[in-house]
Amino acid sequence: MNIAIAIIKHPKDDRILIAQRKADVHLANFWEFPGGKCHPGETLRQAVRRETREEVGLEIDILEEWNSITHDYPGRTVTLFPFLCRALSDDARPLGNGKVAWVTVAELPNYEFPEANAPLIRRLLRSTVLTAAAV
Ligand SMILES: Nc1nc2c([nH]c(=O)n2[C@H]2C[C@H](O)[C@@H](COP(=O)(O)OP(=O)(O)OP(=O)(O)O)O2)c(=O)[nH]1
Ligand SMILES: [Mg+2]
Repeated sequence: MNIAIAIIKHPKDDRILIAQRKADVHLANFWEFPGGKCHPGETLRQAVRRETREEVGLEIDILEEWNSITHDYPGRTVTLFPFLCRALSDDARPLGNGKVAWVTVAELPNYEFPEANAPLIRRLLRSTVLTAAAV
């Protein structure tokens, strides 16, 4: 299943947005990047914009498309298509999830993410993109 996800930079500082999954869903209570299933007839970019609107109420600029990650969970295989984005405002609301939080990259290891996210978290921890003034 194809999942479009948004790594969303804060409009003014170097934090990114994470959201907590609800208690009654696949991978319940894990923290994640906002996103979800790409619908039939929709591009991944359309899906990431729609999911971001639906789940956290934000409009975004898409900055980069990162390599996809395919992961087998028991009973389900997902392919994550990550997009590095910038939010146009900072008023993220937890519309589809339990909570949202703006966090620094250094704080990410304090939150529990699904297994499939491990390469993304590593890339973010190595990355200078989130502290570079130009991005
Ligand atoms: N959004 C998101 N999903 C992730 C991440 N990491 C990860 O393994 N996943 C998995 C969890 C789910 O199996 C799948 C996302 O599907 P979902 O159930 O949230 O899809 P959706 O938002 O379209 O929700 P729904 O309409 O089916 O309720 O991808 C992540 O960082 N963000
Ligand atoms: Mg979702």
